[in-house]
Amino acid sequence: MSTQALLGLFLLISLPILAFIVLGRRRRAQLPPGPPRHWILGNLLDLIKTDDLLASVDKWQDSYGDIVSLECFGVTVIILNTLECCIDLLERRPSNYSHRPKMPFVRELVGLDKSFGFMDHCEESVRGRRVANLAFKPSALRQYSPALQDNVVILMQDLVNFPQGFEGVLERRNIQLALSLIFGITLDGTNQHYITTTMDCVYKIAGNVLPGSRIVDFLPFLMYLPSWVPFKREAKQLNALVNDAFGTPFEDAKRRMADGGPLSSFVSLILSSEEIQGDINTEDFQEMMKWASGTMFMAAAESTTSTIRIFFKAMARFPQVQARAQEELDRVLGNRLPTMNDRPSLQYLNALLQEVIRWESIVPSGFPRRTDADDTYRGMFIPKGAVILANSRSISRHEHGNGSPDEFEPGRFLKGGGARPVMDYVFGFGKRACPGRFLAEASVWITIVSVLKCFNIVQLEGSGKLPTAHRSGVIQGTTSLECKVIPRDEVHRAMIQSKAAEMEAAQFT
Ligand code: HEM
Repeated sequence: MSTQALLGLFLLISLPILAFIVLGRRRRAQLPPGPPRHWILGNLLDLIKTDDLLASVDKWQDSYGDIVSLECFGVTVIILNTLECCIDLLERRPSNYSHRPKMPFVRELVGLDKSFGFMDHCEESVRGRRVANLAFKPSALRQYSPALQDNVVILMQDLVNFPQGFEGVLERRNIQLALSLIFGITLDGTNQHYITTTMDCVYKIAGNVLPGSRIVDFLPFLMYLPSWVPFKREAKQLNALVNDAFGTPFEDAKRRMADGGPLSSFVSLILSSEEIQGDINTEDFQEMMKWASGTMFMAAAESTTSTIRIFFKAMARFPQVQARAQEELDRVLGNRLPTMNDRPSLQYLNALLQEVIRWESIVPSGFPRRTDADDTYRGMFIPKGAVILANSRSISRHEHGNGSPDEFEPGRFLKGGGARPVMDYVFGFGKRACPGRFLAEASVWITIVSVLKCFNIVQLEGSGKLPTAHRSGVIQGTTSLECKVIPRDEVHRAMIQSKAAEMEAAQFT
């Protein structure tokens, strides 16, 4: 081979490699700053420490600022730490920032790409959101008020009767509420399995959504490994659980409707809605409804329970806040239980709800998004396919923390302030913002005002000195509450009993 041919061959091979290295370096130099990357693993080791992720995210924000980037096997993860960045990108550039990450583990192997919460922004996900909004927009919520109020009376009756097991009581009542609002199903001796299946499913899904939870999310070709590989076996089991947890209650709801059951649930409302034209009985529509109702149910069951648990924890630690809230309740309500109509008259309680939502965010890093095309923002490069996390925890600490973010202080919301209300960012942004927001607000509100009216929440002796255990994953929460719940006095205990008796009598008239 001549020298010229050899030189030609050398250039042919080396130029693309050189271009790849140079462009890769330049691209990396233009990415938002972030922690140092290992030359092969990138930030894999940072990302898989999901238990410490919150602490790490705080450190990265201090060191690198409003936007932080990490990389792993060619996938870029961008963390947006301020409200301004989230609004600029997630709301003002919706066509590029409204997709969900590819997440091959949960979307393809487990099969959650049938759930509109996991789909990209497309006709099918918009269809799911449309039915959800139809049933849970603010003007539709009034119809659920009686169910929300009745549910909290039974919760309080259970708290009086089973004070020791109050954490289990909370979980059970919230699942019951979600089951009845979404499917019109009441828990009885025959269907207790809904409780275990639902929570098992929610926790397993939540633990597999953040980047770093599964290597296959960075290296999608691993999906094609044989079925005996452990993560594929796990995905198969989770797929069976998901099909059961999303599908069974929908079939149950339809059976109950056919038998003349109550017609006030999400499923019955949509299946009998005049606004949904024509195709209700098609297989395609039924399949869409099965997944849409399952999605709303799963999201509702865990999120409200976690939020109410935060409320209990805060009340036990901050008895002065509890006393002030009870003073307002007694002054405004006298000797009666609250109803949804009392919302406008209970200013301090409304502030307390906002503080519960701000103090400990249950979705601290948002639900991940994905970019659809290369983009630039503040001179930095955001590549196509980047996974985007909205650091809602940091935003609520900085926007409304007023220098004391760890204090539970509802009074901060009586003064106003913050670029936008806390409720307008904790539930996400733009086209993918939470469709259950108004239901969540109403349900948590009636629970906290009713419980505070009738009970004292008291910290167990010797507790509260150590940081409480946390569940990691996309939905986070305190795993042990270390408090007890005691009726305030005989008058309040009697109020609960007489309301419960009234409800029972109404069932038979
Ligand atoms: C305090 C309780 C709740 C909080 C803090 C919360 C928060 C969130 C957040 C941050 C997102 C991601 C939004 C985004 O990508 O920008 C979300 C999505 C979602 N939430 Fe909630 N949520 C709560 C309760 C609920 C309830 C009660 C339901 C159902 C009744 C629900 C249903 C959903 C669904 C279906 C999505 C996915 C929406 C989509 O992908 O288009 N959530 N929620």
